Amino acid sequence: MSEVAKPDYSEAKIVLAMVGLPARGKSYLSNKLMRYLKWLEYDVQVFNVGQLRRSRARQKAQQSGIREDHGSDYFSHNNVEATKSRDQLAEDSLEMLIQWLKKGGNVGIHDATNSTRSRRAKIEARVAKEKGIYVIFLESVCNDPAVIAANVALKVSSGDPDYQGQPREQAERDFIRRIKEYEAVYETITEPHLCYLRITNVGNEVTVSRINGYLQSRIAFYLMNLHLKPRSIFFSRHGESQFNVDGRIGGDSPLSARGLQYAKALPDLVRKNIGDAPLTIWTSTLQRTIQTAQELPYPKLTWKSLDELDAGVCDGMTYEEIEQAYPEDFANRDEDKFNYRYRGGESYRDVVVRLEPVIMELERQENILIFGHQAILRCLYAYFLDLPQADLPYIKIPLHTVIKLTPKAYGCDEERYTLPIEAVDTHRPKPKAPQPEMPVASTAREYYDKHT
Ligand SMILES: O=P(O)(O)OC[C@H]1O[C@@](CO)(OP(=O)(O)O)[C@@H](O)[C@@H]1O
Repeated sequence: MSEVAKPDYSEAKIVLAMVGLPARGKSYLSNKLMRYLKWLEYDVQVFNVGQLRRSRARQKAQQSGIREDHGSDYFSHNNVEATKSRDQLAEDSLEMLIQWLKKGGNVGIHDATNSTRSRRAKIEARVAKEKGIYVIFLESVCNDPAVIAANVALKVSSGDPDYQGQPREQAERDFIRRIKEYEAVYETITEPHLCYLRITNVGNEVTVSRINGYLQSRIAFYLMNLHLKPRSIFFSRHGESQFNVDGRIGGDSPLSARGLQYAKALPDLVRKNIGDAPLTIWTSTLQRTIQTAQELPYPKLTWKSLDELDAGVCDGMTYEEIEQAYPEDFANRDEDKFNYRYRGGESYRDVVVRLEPVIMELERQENILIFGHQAILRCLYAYFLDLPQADLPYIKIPLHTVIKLTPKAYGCDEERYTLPIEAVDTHRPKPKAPQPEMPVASTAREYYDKHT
């Protein structure tokens, strides 16, 4: 089988240290960046200091019955004991991150406020002791009161253990006091020698300083393409194609009669969903997606990168014909569908690589509707839903169904609209691994014990 080697990222060892006041979207950026890099197969982990603080407080309460109060006073820099404890937490979290990198990780995200020059100097000094590990700082500045208020509301209403069981108003007041405690000592990044990015009001302004290295630059470029404007992302496969009806893969066949019906029914569904809001439509260069979009009165863009996974020598064949002609390949594909590359064609891994620029442009868009293909939409869907690579080639993307994703602070809300127009099911589930032979009981006694 033409094995597709996983890229060798072993040299990439980065500490990405967040900087920012509470409620400035640090965790939002940390998780979004982690999702993007994991989709590109980097080994990424977020080390959130707040979570470490809460888990230690939980352990202490379970062991000693003492429940620490992490109200706003705990975050006051005049509270010497609490400051010492918080510094220790940050140090321990960074230590775990560095050990994780040394065991093979690529990007460890140190999700903390790191709000003073002295705290950042400690991080720098610690990382400097490790050969081949680099630190970049990502400061998130937000001066939009509406965004801050939304983040505060999210914090106190998201079931955060810091405020569990507290009346909402009381929790909000406390969290706002906590922010003020940090504002009292906050120092924005001005250290001339630091490698850092500063994002001001995500999507509006990015400052980049001393960012070099391949992965650091990719991280910077990704962050420069983000925005927070509310928008919907719609995915739909083309309408049923003639090849779908015949059970053939690839090709460039036209829509079937039912596929054309689907195309005709779309304007009504889209208008009901998007109203008069602007919408951009993207298709592949294959006629089944272009035909599906033809009734929709919106600006359209055709992407070669959105063309279906290239099945190489198997293009135009049915799965049965492939199994006949290339039995070994057919078995190999089922064994490792993400890495299997068709002879003269592509693997899902290849498709993820060619879709990266599409993802980058997608992040910049507002309302968008993509008419894609089964393999293509699986890859895009996996990015937004942070799905593991092994599941990706088996995600269900049925025909005649519009999938609506609405990005939220942590992930996406999803709705699916299946139109009542029949279509074939092109989904091939992962074949069940042959069940291991049940061990035969070696003695009558064993059999008796097992079956009574
Ligand atoms: O990876 P698998 O499950 O074979 O799915 C990809 C196949 O899905 C198909 C349909 O069988 O995509 P689509 O019709 O959406 O263009 C084929 O063209 C493509 O080869």
